[in-house]
Amino acid sequence: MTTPSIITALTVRDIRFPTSLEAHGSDAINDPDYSCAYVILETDTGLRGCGLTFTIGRGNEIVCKAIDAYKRMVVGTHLSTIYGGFGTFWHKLTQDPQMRWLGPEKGVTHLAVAAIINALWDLWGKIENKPVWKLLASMGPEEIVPLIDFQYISDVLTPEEAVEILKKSRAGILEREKSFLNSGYPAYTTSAGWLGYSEDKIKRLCRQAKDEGFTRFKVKVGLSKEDDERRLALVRHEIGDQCTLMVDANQRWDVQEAIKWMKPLTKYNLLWIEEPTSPDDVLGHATIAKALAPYGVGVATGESCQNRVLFKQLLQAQGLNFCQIDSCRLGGVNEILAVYLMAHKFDVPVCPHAGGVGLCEMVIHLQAFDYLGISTTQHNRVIEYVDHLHEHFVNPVQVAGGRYMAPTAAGYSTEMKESSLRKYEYPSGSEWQRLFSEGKFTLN
Ligand SMILES: C[C@H](O)[C@@H](O)[C@@H](O)[C@H](O)C(=O)O
Ligand SMILES: [Mg+2]
Repeated sequence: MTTPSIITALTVRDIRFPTSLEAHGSDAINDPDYSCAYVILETDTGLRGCGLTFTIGRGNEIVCKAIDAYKRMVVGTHLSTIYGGFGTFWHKLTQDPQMRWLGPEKGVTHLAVAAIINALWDLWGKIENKPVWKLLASMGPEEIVPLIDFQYISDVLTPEEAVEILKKSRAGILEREKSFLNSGYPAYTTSAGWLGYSEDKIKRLCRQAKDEGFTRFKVKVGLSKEDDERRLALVRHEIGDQCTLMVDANQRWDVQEAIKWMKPLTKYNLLWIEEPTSPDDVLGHATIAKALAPYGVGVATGESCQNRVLFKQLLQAQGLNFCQIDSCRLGGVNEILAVYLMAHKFDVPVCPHAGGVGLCEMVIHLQAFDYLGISTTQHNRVIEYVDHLHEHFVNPVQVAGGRYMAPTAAGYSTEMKESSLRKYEYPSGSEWQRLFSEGKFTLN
């Protein structure tokens, strides 16, 4: 196979799934239709890179438009320019003088960058014929560090320090790879605990997940104190005292309200409270973390943390005990590597956010590299798992016995089936047309 040399086209498609019909993914503030802006990069040899960014419905078209606005910076670019200095290319994309005004490095434009960068990683993996985790693991520290833009974080992490961390962490990498290939990586499930599910359904799903081998569970909270008490008592009863339980408020509370709300719930032996308040409130998170520490409850956040700068501050201010990188909220693999390295320096475990569309597919690559080449441990770490929409991917994530298995196909596992794209493209896809005609949905 000849190696591609240039990006010849970028196509973006608005893909949405009607998950709100059954309250999948519902929480104290969201009632989502899981969606993604899906990017296809074409090259001169026909090899394609596919990537996406996750949104939850209306608004997906805005991200698609933003991706279109970056097209001119990607199409016609030589792959040697991109992969020969990926950190520089990433910087160019995120610092484009006219687009930058809309961020910088946050919100819609950063989600758009993530989709493009994710597609570029998928393409790179395919060119090298390796899954992305293996591609990363096969790079030396001197190759990894130039992938990262250190602007705004050099007060906490310099390129030299990053090289040192990566060098140290190479010891034993082959044994860890063997263990990852044999036994994968621990997962927790959120599938049983969506806020819109009935108690009977929650019970049934808890039992089912336990039978499948899950020992860690996450439940949504934050809408009503009485409901939270009832649901947590029920879930604790179903899963028993030995299983790990986390809760997620999806930014529902003010700072003092979060502390007050959480105190009575701590009797259910909770590992963490996730997103207790605004994702931007670094000091608020620190206040909550300090107040709940005596109860053994940590603070987790990150799925809405817009960039490496916010993670830097959360780490500096001890605002989080569990760092939840998101493969699409941050600007793709390059920026995520910076966060993994900072978290390692501050000794905070990374437990990636997943679920949505394709997030599970991606984060196993990232967390595998953390295990192989950065933190070198799975201790106190776990990846979120949600049992939805995997059937739309060409290489869906494999989870068995409550553990993620190592992806083996080349790329970033982000390629979706053409048949699924045709059904769920919004609004023209056949599935959407059916839902409109049956009156189950109205066109947004
Ligand atoms: C709207 C989404 O389903 C969120 O509820 C989800 O990402 C959640 O916060 C999670 O941690 O999985
Ligand atoms: Mg969450």
